[in-house]
Amino acid sequence: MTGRLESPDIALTDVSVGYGDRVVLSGITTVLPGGKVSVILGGSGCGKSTLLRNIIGLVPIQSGRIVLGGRDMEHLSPEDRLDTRRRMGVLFQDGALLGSLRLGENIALPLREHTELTNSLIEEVVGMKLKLVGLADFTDYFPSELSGGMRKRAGLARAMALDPAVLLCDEPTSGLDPITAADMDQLILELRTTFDMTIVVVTHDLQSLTAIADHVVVLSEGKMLFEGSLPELTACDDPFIRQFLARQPNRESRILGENWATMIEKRRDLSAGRP
Ligand SMILES: Nc1ncnc2c1ncn2[C@@H]1O[C@H](COP(=O)(O)OP(=O)(O)OP(=O)(O)O)[C@@H](O)[C@H]1O
Repeated sequence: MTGRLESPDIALTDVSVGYGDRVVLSGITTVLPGGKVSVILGGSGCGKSTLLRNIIGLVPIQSGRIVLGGRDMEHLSPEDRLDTRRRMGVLFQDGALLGSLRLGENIALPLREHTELTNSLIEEVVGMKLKLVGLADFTDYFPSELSGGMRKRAGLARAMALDPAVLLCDEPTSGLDPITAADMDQLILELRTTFDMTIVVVTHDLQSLTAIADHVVVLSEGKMLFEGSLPELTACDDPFIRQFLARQPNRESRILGENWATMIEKRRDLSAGRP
């Protein structure tokens, strides 16, 4: 077995990812630090989920190297590949729960597939994982009987089933109301703090970014535009990053007849009761 997987760094060196001949991202070189939350940020369709799928190993990278805790993902023995895969928990955008199974059975699936635990132990672990995400009372519910936020938390419980060293989350707060989204952010931070996991979150939720990011990677136009800390991101003067963080549209409206930034400033004043 090569490389330890305790809070592993994920090192990407000159990585290109895409589909068939089509390159979606190229020249990605960064280290997603172990035991920290890295946020991958970028506009819709820039390749965030694609990069995540490549880090997980669901799709092979086109070129470059991904090294996780000292293990080169392209050159693993079948045994190490399976072991590495087991140590990565993934929260997919929609929670990816099986609709025909109750929540408890959904969480039990990876345990049945990858461990030799007895049924009673599996039940115990499932109970612990559901408690971790605040769903202890919902073991017998079907996914369709849960709200979107609950389904995301259930997806997180399933991602945590095998006590992963790495947790990868694809847009964990998308479609959630602000309070439920904050709950999810808090849960991610609690998991990092409690289990010292390496966490990678793909998002374009700016509030979530501020709440959880230790390390930020910004993707744009097929490249990595930025990597660094949150204060470094905030201080960055790249025009795309400034526009992204300020949430400004691409064009000025001729119909509204007012500059976007001025209009937003006025609306802020209005909502704050300023004349
Ligand atoms: N399975 C696939 N086969 C071929 N092309 C794909 C596939 N999945 C995604 N793409 C393409 O790859 C590009 C990047 O998509 P991706 O889903 O990674 O972007 P994203 O940044 O996660 O977008 P969003 O924020 O909207 O979810 C898009 O042009 C998309 O059409």
